[in-house]
Amino acid sequence: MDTDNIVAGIKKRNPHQPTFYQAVAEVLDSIKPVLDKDGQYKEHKIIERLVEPDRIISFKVTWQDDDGEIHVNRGYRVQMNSALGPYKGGLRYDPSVNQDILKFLAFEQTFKNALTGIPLGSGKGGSDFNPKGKSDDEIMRFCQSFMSELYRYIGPDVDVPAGDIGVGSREIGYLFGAYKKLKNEFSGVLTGKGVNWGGSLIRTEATGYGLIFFALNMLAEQNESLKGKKCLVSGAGNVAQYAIEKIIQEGSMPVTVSDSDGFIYDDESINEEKLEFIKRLKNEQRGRIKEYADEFSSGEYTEVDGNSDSNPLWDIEADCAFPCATQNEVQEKDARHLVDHGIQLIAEGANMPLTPEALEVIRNADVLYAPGKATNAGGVAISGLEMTQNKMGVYWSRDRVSSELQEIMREIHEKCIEAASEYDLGTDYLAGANIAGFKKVAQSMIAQGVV
Ligand SMILES: NC(=O)C1=CN([C@@H]2O[C@H](COP(=O)(O)OP(=O)(O)OC[C@H]3O[C@@H](n4cnc5c(N)ncnc54)[C@H](OP(=O)(O)O)[C@@H]3O)[C@@H](O)[C@H]2O)C=CC1
Ligand SMILES: O=C(O)CCC(=O)C(=O)O
Repeated sequence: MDTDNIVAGIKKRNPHQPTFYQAVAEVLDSIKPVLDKDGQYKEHKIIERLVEPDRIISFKVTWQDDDGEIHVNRGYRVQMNSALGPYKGGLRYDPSVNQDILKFLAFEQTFKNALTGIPLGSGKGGSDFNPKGKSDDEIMRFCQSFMSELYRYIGPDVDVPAGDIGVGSREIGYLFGAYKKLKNEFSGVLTGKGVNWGGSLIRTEATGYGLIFFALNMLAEQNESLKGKKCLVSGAGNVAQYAIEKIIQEGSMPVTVSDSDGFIYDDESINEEKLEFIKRLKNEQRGRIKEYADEFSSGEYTEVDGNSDSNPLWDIEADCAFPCATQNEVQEKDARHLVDHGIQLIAEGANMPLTPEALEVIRNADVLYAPGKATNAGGVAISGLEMTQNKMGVYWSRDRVSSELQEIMREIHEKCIEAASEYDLGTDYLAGANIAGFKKVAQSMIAQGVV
């Protein structure tokens, strides 16, 4: 199958969406052997159908700040694919949000959700609203206005949003309250809810913990463990915090943490006490990561220029790297630094954190690498279990959800290995994840006819 022609067609039809093309090109490259071997996917126009969202909802969000000034933002929901279940995926609040970013994220979510083994379709949404520096009241008013439009298009059997960058438990609370009031309905319409009002235990921890469970499986495959290894982590939000927590629990050394202004290098390692400080700083005080260096003399702060072609965080010698901030945060130069320093494993907490050039450097080197759609799937998987608990009207114990998460991550790891080995690709986790996810969704689409 001529994938170059397909990408050219996508570009023509969707101008100015480079991040979306990047995500599509990466998947098409991986699944080429599947498309070449089995003509049914071409016959059923599966690629053309997969890259076209079922629908994109775009709406005005008007809100008032604490001084009474009126602001207008744009809200979106990309309902990508419903072959496997209701649309499912997070909401992002960040000034960079646009259709390009949300389509890339929703496209990735299609394959990720398929890998979880839970009946979940794919979607993503959000707004170009900047939550930084806003008061709780401003966040609440924004969330209420956002939901006053979104509520028409979502529902527990239709589309179940959750959090992502800039949308955490506070925002999910305000969004849920607004939906409940508008619909007069208490339902599992969102996940990541508080554990007293329909939330699942372990959902907060799930993405970061799941990432490290996946990495443990990768290392076990090589008869290795994480114990004593020096680990680079980027980000200081939900995914980074719980990746760091699990790394500490595994007896390993997380030595970095970052935000969009810069990073901390703590060569004595981040420990439980320091992590509690990070959680308070980021989740309650909503401060900047440089404050870590004022609190702990072992932490050295480096400011980072977001427009530079490299980030010195990735120029620190370590055994493992877990990028947990955002897309394209690891560039070609960074990848070369990691390889030159002998990095052994890179597992993605963020969605698509490597640029295509960085990915090529890593794939040509002797590095164990796995993509976010496999490694960060623990979050949406536990969201799926939150939906199940809501349907059943029950709460499962911490132990139960925790062991389900470990088992789901083990199974995703196995699916990647099995799919890669079916096409003689060894332990190519990128190919394995894309192939396994693709086949499941594509076969379901074929079974459901031309819809
Ligand atoms: N939450 C979840 O369950 C899941 C999240 N993910 C992915 O993980 C990543 C992190 O999400 P999450 O932890 O939830 O988000 P949070 O908003 O909790 O944290 C994001 C972190 O990344 C930093 N960051 C954001 N944008 C940039 C940037 N342009 N450059 C450098 N740093 C940046 C933020 O710093 P600052 O505060 O300065 O902006 C913050 O430290 C995203 O890619 C998300 O899509 C994937 C699966 C599930
Ligand atoms: O929990 C969810 O529904 C979504 C999580 C998410 O946004 C992601 O996996 O990228």
